[in-house]
Amino acid sequence: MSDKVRLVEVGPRDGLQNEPGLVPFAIKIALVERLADCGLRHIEAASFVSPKWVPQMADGHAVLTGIHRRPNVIYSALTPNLKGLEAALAAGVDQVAVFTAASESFCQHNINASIATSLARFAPLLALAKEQGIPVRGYVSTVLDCPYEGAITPEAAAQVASALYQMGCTEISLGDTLGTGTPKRVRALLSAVSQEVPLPQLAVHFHDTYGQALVNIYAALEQGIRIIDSSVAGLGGCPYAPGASGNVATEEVVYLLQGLGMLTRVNLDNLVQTGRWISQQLGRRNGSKVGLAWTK
Ligand SMILES: CC(C)(COP(=O)([O-])OP(=O)([O-])OC[C@H]1O[C@@H](n2cnc3c(N)ncnc32)[C@H](O)[C@@H]1OP(=O)([O-])[O-])[C@@H](O)C(=O)NCCC(=O)NCCSC(=O)C[C@@](C)(O)CC(=O)[O-]
Repeated sequence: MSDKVRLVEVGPRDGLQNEPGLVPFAIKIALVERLADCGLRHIEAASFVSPKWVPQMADGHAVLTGIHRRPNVIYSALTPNLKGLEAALAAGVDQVAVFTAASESFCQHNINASIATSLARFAPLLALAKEQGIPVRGYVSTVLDCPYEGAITPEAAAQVASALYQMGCTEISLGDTLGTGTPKRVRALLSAVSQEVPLPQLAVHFHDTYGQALVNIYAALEQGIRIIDSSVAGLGGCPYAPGASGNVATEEVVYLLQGLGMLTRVNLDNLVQTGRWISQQLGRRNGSKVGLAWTK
């Protein structure tokens, strides 16, 4: 099994979608460019969702078309339906992500649809993406706990992950949306899901609400996971998961992985400066412990 880990930087999307105010697109573009300068090779840069639902992401076209694109970076976006994919394609996206949930109630609150309806909406999207040669990532939210239903079984999460994989998603990201998970439950989840989706196609997406994200990532690494989602400065939260804090900070994940010899090419010093810069731009406390402690 490979020792190398692939990071998916979700700060410009998952991070900024939850800011109370509208972040100017020039700042979003600068953030994406700075993250690419740090050596990050997959950046989720935008979302093509309804602006009535998430006004913070209404400028996806301006962001994606404004970036000075690097050939070795994947710029991706969230697309809940065919309309979203068409808009993302018009903006020149490299990859898209569909998103559903392991819990019916969260799915309803997040995308106004049942899990089955969400999957049905993805079918024409996946067909068009295939025709256009665009890979589609599938997110499963609330794989451990739901804010409305409580604990979710590993089997329920595995069933939704399996459906997305069978439909043609090239990679499935498992979202601990509330950040309540602990390693024992993460192991049980991954054991169940990896029976349905091959491990190299699985990513983990931890929020750090209870301070468990890094230890959960370590447990996932031990189980063979090699794709990790993270967000610079720990930006984020989810508008439909009350109380959820940001994603695990990319600085923390890079520090851990470099310590383990599993990631080399990201410049941590640049990343720390980028995390400090965006925290200052947003007028919020830096959510990265590494970002606060770094003195080099
Ligand atoms: C899915 C919908 C659109 C259904 O929303 P709906 O209201 O049921 O949709 P609709 O089809 O009835 O359309 C309503 C209006 O939205 C428009 N519309 C419809 N689709 C689009 C589109 N793609 N782009 C722009 N506009 C769109 C559509 O044209 C129409 O406009 P109107 O006629 O009223 O003027 C809505 O619920 C939505 O946009 N939800 C997005 C919620 C969201 O972005 N949540 C955060 C991302 S998920 C997340 O953060 C979790 C994750 C991935 O990080 C993992 C984890 O941590 O768990």
